[in-house]
Amino acid sequence: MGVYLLVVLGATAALADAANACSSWPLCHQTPTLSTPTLLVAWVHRMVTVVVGLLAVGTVVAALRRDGIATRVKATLAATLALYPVQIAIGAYVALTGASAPLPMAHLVTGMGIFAGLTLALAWHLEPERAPRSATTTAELTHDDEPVAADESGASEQLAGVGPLTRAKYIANAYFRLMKPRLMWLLCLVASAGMALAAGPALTVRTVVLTLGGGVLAIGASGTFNHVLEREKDKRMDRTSDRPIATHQIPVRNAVTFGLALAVASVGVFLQINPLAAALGLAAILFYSVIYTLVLKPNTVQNTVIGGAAGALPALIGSAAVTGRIGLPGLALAGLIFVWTPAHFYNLALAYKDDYEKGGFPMMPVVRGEATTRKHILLWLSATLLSATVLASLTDLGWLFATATTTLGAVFLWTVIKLHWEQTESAAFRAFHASNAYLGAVLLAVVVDALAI
Ligand code: HEM
Ligand SMILES: CC(C)=CCC/C(C)=C/CC/C(C)=C/COP(=O)(O)OP(=O)(O)O
Repeated sequence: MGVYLLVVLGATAALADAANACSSWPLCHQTPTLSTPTLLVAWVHRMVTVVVGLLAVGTVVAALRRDGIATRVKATLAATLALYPVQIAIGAYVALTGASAPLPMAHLVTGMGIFAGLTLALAWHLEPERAPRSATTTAELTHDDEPVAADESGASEQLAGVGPLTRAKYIANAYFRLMKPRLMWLLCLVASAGMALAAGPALTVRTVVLTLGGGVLAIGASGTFNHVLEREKDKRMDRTSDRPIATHQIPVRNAVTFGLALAVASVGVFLQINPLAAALGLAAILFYSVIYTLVLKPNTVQNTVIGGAAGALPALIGSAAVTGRIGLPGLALAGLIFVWTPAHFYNLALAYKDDYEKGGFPMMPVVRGEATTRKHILLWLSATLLSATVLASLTDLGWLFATATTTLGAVFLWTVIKLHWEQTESAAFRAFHASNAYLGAVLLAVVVDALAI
């Protein structure tokens, strides 16, 4: 995380053109103060370089001297450490000569390479960790916090003898659950970040309302079709066996009509913005409902990686809603969500491994095992953190974004390392919630940074 902080500080320094503010080396020509923020960023970047460099040397020396460390881990650490003086030399050259591209880009890429090397070595080192370090309790399988549903008899039996108002509320709640409301806040935040990056302070209330309204309807349609298409498998899994269609609370025909109505309404709302937003919204509904739910999820272990495109689409919708085209910031944001998705979902796949096996889904832990899944979570997390710096570098995001991605990134990384040590369901749930906290904080920082700073 020290190296990651350096990469983020470096990206911030580059965006703030700190090289001009501190063109002497190794120290700056004047002492930085809070009233010289650019000079301060350059100065802090250099001080952190020294501290992190010492930590990196200590880490590699400890690894090379310790028994039981795999050769590939030692080799990767040594090669990564060898890059460190090269990185310092490039940085010094840029600072002293004010060199323009491609050297600053080489400096950013080398920094990312050092981070990637360290996290790869970490993933390989943690992978063989067989016995859990602490026998913490295996967690509860937290079901959806949704009301206990009716049994096979469906709504009619359950509602026998209750008043019309209670009946209406019960059925309305069942339809609401079809829309997968618990996912909406983060998916809407993705679309909001896409809009904010594209428009900045010029963002209009109309665009926000129409985009989020259309998005909520699209997610509702997707969730409804997902419930319809998975109703038989939902019955076989503990986590989903209480869902409205699996328990016959809502007839399939009614759910299909509901989903179609939501889909039509969604496209109608998006068309009030522009055709591209409507096309992307329809594509998202079709991709998630058909490609992911019907084709990918039941058939391939890569269902989550490829399916991640579903969640990335709201970023493109937000960008397209503002500019009428898909811009580079929107694509970079979509890329961030894409690589974040496996680091998000694989934790649940671990926690619900037996459940998914019962459902017959080829999820990563079922097909490749838990250790491989944990390794993939760490590697996708590393890719997520690097994607966040790519996004910052392409969109001149500032200190708020830098703070969010480094602090919540550190928390997320720590929960994933604890998951390797503990190997329990509660550790998996903790990492899952950390994934949502990380993305939520980073997206909120993007919105605030783009609109208000
Ligand atoms: C292929 C992609 C994805 C898969 C397979 C996946 C899987 C899941 C599953 C199985 C749940 C638990 C749902 C439940 O038990 O009710 C869940 C919850 C959630 N997902 Fe994902 N997800 C994916 C992508 C996304 C994306 C792109 C986002 C948002 C950007 C997202 C945000 C959430 C949120 C906010 C929750 C609810 C967390 C909570 O209950 O506190 N997911 N996800
Ligand atoms: C704008 C728009 C329509 C975007 C679509 C994006 C979208 C709905 C992403 C959610 C992805 C998700 C939660 C998949 C879980 O489905 P699952 O079937 O694996 O989860 P389950 O097992 O809980 O049903």
